Amino acid sequence: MNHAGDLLPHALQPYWDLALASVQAEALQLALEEGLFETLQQPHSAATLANARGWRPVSVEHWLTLLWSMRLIDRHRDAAGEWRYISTHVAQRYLASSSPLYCGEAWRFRLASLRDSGAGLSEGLHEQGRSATLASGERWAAAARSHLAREQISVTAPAACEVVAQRMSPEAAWRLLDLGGGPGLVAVALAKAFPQMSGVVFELPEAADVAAQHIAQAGLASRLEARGGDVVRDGVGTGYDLIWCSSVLHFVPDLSACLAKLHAALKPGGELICVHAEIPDEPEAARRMLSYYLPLLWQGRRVTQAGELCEALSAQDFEVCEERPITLPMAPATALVARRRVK
Ligand SMILES: C[S@@+](CC[C@H](N)C(=O)[O-])C[C@H]1O[C@@H](n2cnc3c(N)ncnc32)[C@H](O)[C@@H]1O
Repeated sequence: MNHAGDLLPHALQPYWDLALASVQAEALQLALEEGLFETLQQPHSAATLANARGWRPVSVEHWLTLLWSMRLIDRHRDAAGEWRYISTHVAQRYLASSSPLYCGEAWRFRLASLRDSGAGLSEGLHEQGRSATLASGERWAAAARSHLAREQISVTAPAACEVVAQRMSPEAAWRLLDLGGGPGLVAVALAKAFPQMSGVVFELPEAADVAAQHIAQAGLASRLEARGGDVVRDGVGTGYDLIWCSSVLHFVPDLSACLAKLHAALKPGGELICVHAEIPDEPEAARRMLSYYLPLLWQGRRVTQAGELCEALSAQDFEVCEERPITLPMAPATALVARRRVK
C-alpha cells in the first residue's frame, strides 16, 4: 500500500516548481494591486469580498485559497461552516499598505526588474549585460526614493541595529560612516538607537540629496550629515569608530584601494562592518543568490566567491574578528566585522 507521505518528489519537481512560481507571483501581484492584505486585516468570506468588489465569488475563493497555501492568508470556518480569510502576520506586517514596514511596491519593483533581467539573459551571452538608461547617480537616487528606502526601513535597518548593538554601547559617543548608504535610513535608525552617535552618509551626490532629506525629516541634521562624492575619487573623511558598508563593494572597480581607504578612515581599533553577499560553495544557497546577482555579474560588477572578502580585508591589515549571516533584501549576506589594529 502506498502512503502519500512516502512519495519522494520527482527529480523534475524543482523545475516544475519554477514554472508554478510564476502563477504564485501573479497571485501575489494581484493581491497587492487590489489592496487585499489591507482589506483582510478583518476576516472576510470569499462571498462578502466578492460582493463588495464586484468580483466573481468562485474565482475569489480559489485565489484566496492559493494565497492561503502561500501562507499569506489564514482561514478558519465560521459558525455557518463558511471559510473566513484574514491576512497572516507577515502579510499584515509587510504587505498591507498601512503598515509602517510596507514593502509591497518594493516587491513589485523587484519582480519587474528580475523578469527584465531574466529576459536579458540570452542577449547577455553575446554582449555585456544591458547598461541602464539613466546615469549611475540618478539611477541610485531613484532607487533611494523608492524600493531601497522601503527595504532599508523594513529589512536592512533592523538587521544593522542588531549587529551594531553587539559592537557599540548605547551610551557611548561614536562616529559612523555609512558608505554608499543610499536613502540614509540605516544611519537614521542607528542614530535613533544610539543617541550619542553622530556621523556621515557618504553617497553619490544625487543619492546623497535623498539621504539629506530623510535625515532632515527625522530631525537628525545636527548629528548626521549626507556627504556627496565618489568613493573611488574622493576622500570619505577620517576618525570614524564604525563604518557600515553594505552592498557597495560590487560597484567599486579596485577593491583593495577601496578597503585601504576605509582602513585609513577608521580610528585605530575602529571597525568596518562589511555586509555583502558572496557566492556560496553549496548549490542550494548559491541558486538563490545567483538568481539575483547573475545580471550584476554579467554587467561586469564584482560579486566575490565565499571567503574572498575576508581575504581581501586581511590583506589590507584588517583583523577580521567576526563573521555572521545577515538578512539583506532579496538574498542573505555575510556581515564581516573587520577591525583596524591598534599598533
Ligand atoms: C545596492 S545599494 C546599497 C545601499 C545601502 N548600502 C543598503 O544596503 O541599503 C549601493 C549603493 O552604493 C552607492 N554607490 C555606488 N557606487 C558608489 C561610489 N562610487 N561612491 C559612493 N557611493 C556609491 C549607490 O549610490 C547605492 O546607493
